[in-house]
Amino acid sequence: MSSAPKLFRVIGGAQNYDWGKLGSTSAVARFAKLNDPENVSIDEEKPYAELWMGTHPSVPTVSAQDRTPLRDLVRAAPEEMLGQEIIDKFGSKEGIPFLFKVLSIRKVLSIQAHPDKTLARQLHASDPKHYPDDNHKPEMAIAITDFEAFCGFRPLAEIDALLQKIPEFRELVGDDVATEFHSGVGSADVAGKKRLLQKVFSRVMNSPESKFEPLAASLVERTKADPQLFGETLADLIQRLDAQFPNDIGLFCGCLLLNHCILKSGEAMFLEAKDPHAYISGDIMECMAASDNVIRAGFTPKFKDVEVLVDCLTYSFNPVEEQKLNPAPFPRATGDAELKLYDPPIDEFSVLQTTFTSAGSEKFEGLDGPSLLIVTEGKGKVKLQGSDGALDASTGNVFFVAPRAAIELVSESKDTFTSYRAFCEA
Ligand SMILES: NNC(=O)[C@@H](O)[C@H](O)[C@H](O)COP(=O)(O)O
Ligand SMILES: [Zn+2]
Repeated sequence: MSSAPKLFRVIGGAQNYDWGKLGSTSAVARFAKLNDPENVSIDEEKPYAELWMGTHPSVPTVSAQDRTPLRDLVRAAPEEMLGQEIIDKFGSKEGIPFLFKVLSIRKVLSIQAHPDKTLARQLHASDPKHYPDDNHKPEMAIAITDFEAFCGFRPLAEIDALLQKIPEFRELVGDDVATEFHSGVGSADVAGKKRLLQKVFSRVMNSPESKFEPLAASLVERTKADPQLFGETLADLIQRLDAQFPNDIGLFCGCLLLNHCILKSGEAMFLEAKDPHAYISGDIMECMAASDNVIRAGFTPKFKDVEVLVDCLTYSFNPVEEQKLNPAPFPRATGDAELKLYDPPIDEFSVLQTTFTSAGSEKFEGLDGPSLLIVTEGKGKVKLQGSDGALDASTGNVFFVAPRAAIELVSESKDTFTSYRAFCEA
């Protein structure tokens, strides 16, 4: 006899990091208010950066009915809430393997990477204050609005060209390393090229403020005096981020070393553990393995762990286009909606976008694991197939769906009704 409900509304928790959009300009604030109107009031001066949905203890998601933490509901009925296959595969009887978020970004996030499982265990054991769990944190971003980010190292020929033509960059890296990098860029030895890239990155990241701050100021002036040297987009990006973090090391390790990736709404990118990145602007859905381990090194007032970051990165280098993740069809549903499955090459999560452009319905087969669904646009209903009780499903509403629960989404919008559903299957 199942004690746990198979479909119910939940309330996520917000993180007010400084880089979030302010007040109701933030999708995080709007969704949080719409989903919990009696308890959420929006402070228009306050940044609302992230809306967390999951069972990570740092920000509990609770049931809308009586505000019981979702983690407690899972712990009380793990097989109904997770499914035995998920319990066997991930080894937990209280945690959903993924963490699902909405991010609404006003200022650039930190230049960061996330550890793999081995490094996460070491960091959590040695520094639990800065590394709150022992899990890896591969992640995927799906653009809700147009979105820009730094994502992975630029192709080496691009970095070499910038080293050759931008004096401040060459001075920060040093003639010796810049020359060695230039002579090695064309080699077929990938491991050797990664070592050269690490040398360049290490010189940048280990330079003292007394050295990089004046060089950063001179770099910004050069983008104004000679924008063609950088190209319009890069010159503008450096000036824009300098206005947010004046003379920051991120102007070198982000703007000059990392790919500047622009995603149109609906496009996505996947970040392996130990890939350097930083989100710059826009609203996104983000899904990740259930972790909050962030190794930071630039564009942030938070704790920076430069030595760990320089030491742990994979130093892979790919063109921007290779960083994007293309959606696939989702065959396990029938109805009137457009379905896009974002399915990265890791076990913890996939995300399904369901979009109606008018009234209609979509029936989904049950999934072999837990899922969390959020409505980001429009108005509709969600119900268990074959049941009478339909729940309001409008912008901001979030739902937990138990394994094998076959649901139906009904659009009541005469135009767009969009939802994102993060799920994990064994
Ligand atoms: N790439 N995105 C993420 O990893 C998010 O899930 C993290 O929560 C944010 O990066 C945290 O950024 P700050 O540490 O505040 O700079
Ligand atoms: Zn990240």
